[in-house]
Amino acid sequence: MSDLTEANVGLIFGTDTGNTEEIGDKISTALASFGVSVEMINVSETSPEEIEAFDFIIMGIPTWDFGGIQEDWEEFEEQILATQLQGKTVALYGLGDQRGYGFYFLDAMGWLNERVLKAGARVIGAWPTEGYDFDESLALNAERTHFCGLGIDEDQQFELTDERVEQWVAQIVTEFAEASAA
Ligand SMILES: Cc1cc2nc3c(=O)[nH]c(=O)nc-3n(C[C@H](O)[C@H](O)[C@H](O)COP(=O)(O)O)c2cc1C
Repeated sequence: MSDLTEANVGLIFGTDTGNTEEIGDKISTALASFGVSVEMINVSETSPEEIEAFDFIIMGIPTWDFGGIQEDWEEFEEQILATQLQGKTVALYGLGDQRGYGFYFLDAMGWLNERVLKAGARVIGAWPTEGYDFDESLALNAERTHFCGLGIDEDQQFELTDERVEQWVAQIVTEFAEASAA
């Protein structure tokens, strides 16, 4: 499976106020322009078996309440750890507010990254921190140059969202092909 157009692609999201679903729609639309169709599923309505049936899985999560995990994802923690993700490629996106919660920016995406790695996934789609202004984040790599997935801030930088989504989707299409060829 080297080409996303032939892959079974799922997008699993959790949301409290709808933003993460809306960004999931934008990601799906952008992927459609590459000929990739995506099945979008709310995490509150899925299971490990359903996730395991996908070749490529995109997961979206917002951070709530000072570094807290969106509640449907938090309830799904045991299941995500029990999902057989060996040989699967995963890409993450997170929503947060870098000014309102600058010491906890996108923390929940970092939480999810740790768990999908534990479940055996290969994670692609790391995204540069350039252009964001925050103090701390659990979604950073050791060098603090990249987030573990796409960071979206609908509260402070909504005007950058469409461009970020477009660039990131092009990036994950390429990285999926590279990861599959490796
Ligand atoms: C009470 C409250 C707490 C929040 N806590 C955080 C936080 O700790 N870190 C962060 O990056 N964003 C935080 N946010 C911002 C949300 O993640 C952001 O608004 C996101 O777009 C919500 O996504 P959703 O509509 O999918 O639930 C918080 C927002 C509110 C209103």
